[in-house]
This record gives sequence, structure tokens and C-alpha cells, in this order.
Amino acid sequence: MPLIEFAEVTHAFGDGQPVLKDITVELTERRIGVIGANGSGKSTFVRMINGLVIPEAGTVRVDGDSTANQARRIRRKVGFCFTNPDSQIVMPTVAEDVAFGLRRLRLSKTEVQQRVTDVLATYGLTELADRPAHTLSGGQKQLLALASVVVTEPEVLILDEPTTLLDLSNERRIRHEIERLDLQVILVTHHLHLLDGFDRTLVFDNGRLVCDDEPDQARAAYRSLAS
Ligand SMILES: Nc1ncnc2c1ncn2[C@@H]1O[C@H](COP(=O)(O)OP(=O)(O)OP(=O)(O)O)[C@@H](O)[C@H]1O
Repeated sequence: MPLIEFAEVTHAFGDGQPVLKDITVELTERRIGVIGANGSGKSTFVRMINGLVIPEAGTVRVDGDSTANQARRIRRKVGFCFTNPDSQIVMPTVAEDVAFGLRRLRLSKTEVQQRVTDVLATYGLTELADRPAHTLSGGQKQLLALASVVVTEPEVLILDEPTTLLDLSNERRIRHEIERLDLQVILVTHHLHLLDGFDRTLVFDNGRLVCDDEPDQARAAYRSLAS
């Protein structure tokens, strides 16, 4: 599991107010939750892990590599699943979209087919394999976006609100998958029950990391902020 380190990270977009303020943290646990109010900086924080946002001040390192100049290397280890699946779906059909992420791994055609078949089955997408991806429902797209990242077998999986569009049974499916995956998971969510059994949860408030604890304590801190 790679070592993710934030050192004195502060960030503002353009000339605006800082959206992250003086964040120093090491992310070493296998299941880490990130919670907090809308606009508190959660997405910006996790986007920094694979260099989608480069901090204005301070550094973010993954296994010693800075995101400021080694983002490509880092992205091979860190998979990212966006809140809005449309921003991630790139190929015409569901199966092609899943296979797309595997191109750079230089697998044989048989291996690609096997991995695609397996992941589509895991995420309940087998029947939709040949469907144009844009005709999927919002929830089906969210499952596809997740399948397309998981199939690349990253060492770290960042999930930015991956269940917002899912019905109860698919949310359960994703929860079960998150438990099962043999990799580090960093999950941003407003669905606080998804953090049951997690090792650690970070609470953001107005750009600051205000609580860093086990899920129960962190959820209580977040609730008290919102009351
Ligand atoms: N690309 C950007 N340009 C300008 N401002 C941005 C950009 N991305 C985020 N922000 C601002 O940064 C702040 C933090 O946003 P962020 O998306 O990190 O919050 P969040 O905690 O993930 O919120 P939510 O729960 O609503 O998804 C917000 O005020 C947002 O408007």
C-alpha cells in the first residue's frame, strides 16, 4: 500500500478564499472516510492525492513522489472514481469503456476479455455489456464508472461520493464491494453509514481538518458541527 502524505497543504482556486488550510496528514489505513459539509474541501482534498489539483502551498506525496511533478506515475497506483460518472465514461459501449482503462497495462486480448467479463458480473452489468454507455441510467453509469476503475487493479481507490445515484440494492452492492476489495479505499461520502467498519474518518469544516478519528467519533463531531 503506498504512503500518502500531505505536508502543510493550503490551497485557493484563483484569487478566492483558501478552500484547504494547513493540512498535514498521513493516510496509512486501509479504509479511510472523508466527511463534512458541502463545500468544506473534501473533493479538493482527495483530488490532490492523484494530482488532479496541485496544492498552491505545501506538498502531497505518494510513496515519496510529489503530485506536482510525478502525477502520471502516481495515477498508475491511485484510481479515482468521480461523483459524476459522465465525466469518466469515454467509450461507446459499456464493455469497451471497461476495457479502455486496461489499454496501458498491455494485457493479452484474452486477459482483457476475462477481466472485463468478471468485473461486469461483479457490478451487475453483464446484461448491459453491449449497450451504448450514454443510454444507461444514472445509477448504472455510476456502477460502470466504478467497474472501469476497479478493473485496472489500482493500489488505492478514491471514491468521491460513489453512491449518490444508487438504489438500495446497488448501494448495498457497492458497500459489499468496498469491504471485499483488497486495496486501500478513501471514500468521500454524505452517506455516513457507509463508514461502518472503517479504520479512520476525517472531518472537514471550511477547509480545515477538524477531526481525525474512528468513524463513530468522527460522525459525532460532524453532527455537532451541523447542529
Ligand atoms: N475548480 C474550482 N474552481 C473554483 N472553485 C472551486 C473549484 N473546485 C472547488 N471549488 C470551491 O472549493 C470549495 C470546496 O469545494 P469541494 O468540492 O472541495 O467541497 P466538498 O466538500 O467536496 O463539497 P460537496 O460535499 O458539496 O461535494 C467550494 O467553495 C468550491 O466552490
